[in-house]
Amino acid sequence: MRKVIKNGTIVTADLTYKADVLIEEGKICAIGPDLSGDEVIDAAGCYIMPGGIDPHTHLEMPFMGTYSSDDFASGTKAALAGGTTMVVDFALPNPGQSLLDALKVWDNKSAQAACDYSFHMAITWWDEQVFDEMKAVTERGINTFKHFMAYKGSLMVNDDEMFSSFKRCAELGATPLVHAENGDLVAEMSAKLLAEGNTGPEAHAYSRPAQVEGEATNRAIMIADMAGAPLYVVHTSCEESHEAIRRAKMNGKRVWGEPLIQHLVLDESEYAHPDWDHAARRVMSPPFRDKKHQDSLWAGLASGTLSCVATDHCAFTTEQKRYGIGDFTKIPNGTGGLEDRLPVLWSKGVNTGRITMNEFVAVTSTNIAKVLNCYPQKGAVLVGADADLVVWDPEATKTIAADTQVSAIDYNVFEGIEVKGLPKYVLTRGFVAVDQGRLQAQEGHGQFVARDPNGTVNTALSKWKDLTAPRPVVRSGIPASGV
Ligand SMILES: NC(=O)NCCC(=O)O
Ligand SMILES: [Zn+2]
Ligand SMILES: [Zn+2]
Repeated sequence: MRKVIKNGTIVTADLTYKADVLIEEGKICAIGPDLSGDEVIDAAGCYIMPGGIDPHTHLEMPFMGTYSSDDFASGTKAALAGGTTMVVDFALPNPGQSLLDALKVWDNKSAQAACDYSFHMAITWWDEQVFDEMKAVTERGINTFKHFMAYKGSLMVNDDEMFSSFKRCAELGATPLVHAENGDLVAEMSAKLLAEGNTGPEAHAYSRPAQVEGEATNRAIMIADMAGAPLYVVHTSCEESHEAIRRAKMNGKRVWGEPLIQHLVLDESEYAHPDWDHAARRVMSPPFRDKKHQDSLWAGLASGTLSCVATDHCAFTTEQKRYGIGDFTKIPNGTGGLEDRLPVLWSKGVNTGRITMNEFVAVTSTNIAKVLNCYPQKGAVLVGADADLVVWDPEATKTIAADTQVSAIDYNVFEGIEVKGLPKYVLTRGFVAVDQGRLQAQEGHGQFVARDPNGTVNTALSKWKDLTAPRPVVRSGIPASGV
């Protein structure tokens, strides 16, 4: 059966034009005027855009003595409700655990997914087994490896481990990702704050100032450059980190930065709230910053020095957050946003003139599809692409409220924000998961998206690094290898 989306305006990362979209067997099979099909989706007054891709989620993540509360079923339904049609989650091996065993665990969890998904593999420890298994991981369609420079004593890796892993990424044509915060300094500052009686959620923010993020971002960039690998910096939250990324880009380094919708819109005043629960629900790493940092992130999106907007969706209930009463270091780190990323970014970005509609598509979908090497299967409105599409009604409004959300948790950090611009229809490989604003997602519909290594940027960078690698100077009469 062929579906046709009619009467709408297609908005891509670089074009805006009127055309119909014909869909067959989950793929876009024609784009043009006056197309007909067996089922018509009316997009009059709406924009037809590639579905959102959220490159940073933690669904059912084991973390800080508990598990994040949205699993692949509730999390991907929340994603679809907000116009996101693909999520990329992090497979997390325990220290000493085989990467391939961790992958099996994530394969099992993701069987419930309602939209397509992929994985990044986290490097949480290092030895020869990890080195070897990274190749097998890339053969399974995972070309991105995540490194936590924070969370000392659990997920954190040191510089020498990072350098080894980044070099391996370069060999395999894979891309390293970093959570860039100086974990040693955070641990020391946390202990000092606690000893001085700073036990509340606000101390979480005091323990992780912008300097720890800026320092770690710059360090990771330099290590990646020496290893010959590109670098993707997750949850870039401040000017210090953005500055390091911007400078690196201007110097020709292949680096991408990813602000979160939370950091763009919510600020540090949340941690001063008199209600402990309110403040603790907003504890995440890096913490929310001030308006100056927010302006920097918005400017990065408009100028292209920052590339993708994600959520880092890692949702803990109020009850889970209360593990940290009396000790802020025990508050599970993480916030939600999967359902709200697109409507909030549209409302605070496109409706205000901070970004264009085309930039909106670029930073929510197309750019990351290119970074992850799954473009144009994903992130595109092109013939042959997956029919992961959003029919976006720019006039539709709602007030964000936990009471009406799909996510499994009992609050929403965007509570009370009025959004204008919402998905009217959301298609995941041609299946209509949101119909006139009503969610009818199907658990288990989601499929794993395999992503090959050696994307164009990886290939270009290796070529350049090879060309500019140190070589012996040939001198007449002097043998290269001694006598
Ligand atoms: N961001 C956060 O606070 N929690 C999720 C884990 C991570 O990405 O650091
Ligand atoms: Zn992180
Ligand atoms: Zn994360």
